[in-house]
Amino acid sequence: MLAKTTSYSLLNKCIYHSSRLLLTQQQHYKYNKMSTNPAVIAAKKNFPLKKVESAVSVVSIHRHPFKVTVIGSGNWGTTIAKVVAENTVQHPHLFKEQVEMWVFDEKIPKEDNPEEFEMLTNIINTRHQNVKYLPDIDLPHNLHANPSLLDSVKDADILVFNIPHQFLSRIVENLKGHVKPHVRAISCLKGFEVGRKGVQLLSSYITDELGIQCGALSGANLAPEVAKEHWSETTVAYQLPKDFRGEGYDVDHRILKVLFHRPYFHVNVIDDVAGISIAGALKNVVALACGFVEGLGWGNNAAAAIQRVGLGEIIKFGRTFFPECKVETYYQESAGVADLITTCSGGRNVKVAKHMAKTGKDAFTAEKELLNGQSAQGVITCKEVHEWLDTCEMTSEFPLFEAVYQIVYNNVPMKNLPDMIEELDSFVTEDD
Ligand SMILES: NC(=O)c1ccc[n+]([C@@H]2O[C@H](COP(=O)([O-])OP(=O)(O)OC[C@H]3O[C@@H](n4cnc5c(N)ncnc54)[C@H](O)[C@@H]3O)[C@@H](O)[C@H]2O)c1
Ligand SMILES: O=P(O)(O)OC[C@H](O)CO
Repeated sequence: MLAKTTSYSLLNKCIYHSSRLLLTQQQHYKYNKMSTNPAVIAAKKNFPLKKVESAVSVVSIHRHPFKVTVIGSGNWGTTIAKVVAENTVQHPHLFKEQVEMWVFDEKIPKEDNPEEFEMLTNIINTRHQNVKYLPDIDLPHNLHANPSLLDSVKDADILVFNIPHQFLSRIVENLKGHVKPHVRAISCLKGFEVGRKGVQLLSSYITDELGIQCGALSGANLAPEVAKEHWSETTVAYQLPKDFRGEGYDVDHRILKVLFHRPYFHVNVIDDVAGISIAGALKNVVALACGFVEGLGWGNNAAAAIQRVGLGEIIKFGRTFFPECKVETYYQESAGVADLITTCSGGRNVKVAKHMAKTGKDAFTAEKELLNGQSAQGVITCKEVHEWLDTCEMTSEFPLFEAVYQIVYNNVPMKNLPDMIEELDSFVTEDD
């Protein structure tokens, strides 16, 4: 068959330069034979057909179901893999049914004999439950747990990143050179990358390091509630890449909606990747502060005050360092204020901070004691934010973020929080 083995430089130019000039196998065949279309005649003249050895083959742009891989299998990783696997079964014309889920594999003590162990991947693939990170939730049988990162991504068209963000750089490093060139990605992580390029969105980091287009998914989504199929909303943000290959051939907003939307998980797809990522990362820092005041027994008014100040700093951080983000995202989208509210009500960051307040233990001990291997991302994010603001000499402009950092890393007493974030009126002086 023509398509399997042959490719042409003109066709490649078409793929790269025009999302509208996509040729099906049949059109391509006709093109080679003869065409009366003036655009094709002109194109033939400018780009004479020339056989090339290795290039994007016709097969690769032919409409085919997308293969999806979820990278990560924690509390949220497994929940999102469940959502995605339920949708791939229902939409076989769009997605390959089997979803790979990369698992950072570990030994789990057997219930009947804790001296013996079983691998987590084996348990997921046979009992269809992630007993460690998402217990008591049945997973679809088309979700395949894979302990090999490279094997899990080898055929993927869509990568869904979903790991605690402190592990991202190592995973991305391992993936280099092992993903298909036109793979598209969505990051469900909440956090930043602070490094030689300054403060970066995790989706931008993935794009820069792997050379692939990456959007984000973020919302008011406590994983255990979504896993139990209690109704919630989320926001997906994605921008079409320059080399977009056309509707039906590439990932776009419609494909992402079908991939993530469930009757119990309502998805809104927008463009504002920066807005939803900033809100998702920074609400974890605010949640720590909320946990401190709750743990001190100060009640709802204090928690509301923290959230008010926190929202202001989130928006200011976005406007200062990511001017492309839209203010309305913070109040119109699930990824904005709704996520702040849910996290501060029942998230892991607030639990860890309350435990710190009640027991006097440090954040890392509290995390270990409460979360059974899960991560409270605010503990790392507040440090990253501090480092970045310090570099910019702007810590005093974000007093709540800075206070959280000082409490977590420098043992500043939590009861000082109100003083640390107080905005003194201009007519109140030190002497008063
Ligand atoms: N859990 C939630 O309710 C929730 C909801 C929305 C977004 N998020 C975000 O999603 C991201 C992933 O969170 P999660 O809840 O799935 O993870 P988690 O907190 O459950 O973390 C546990 C996962 O980390 C893995 N892990 C441990 N050590 C590792 C290592 N060295 N290398 C790679 N992986 C390792 C474990 O195998 C496990 O899969 C986070 O950024 C989080 O903020 C979480
Ligand atoms: O449990 P947390 O604090 O990590 O928050 C989970 C989600 O981000 C809430 O949307």
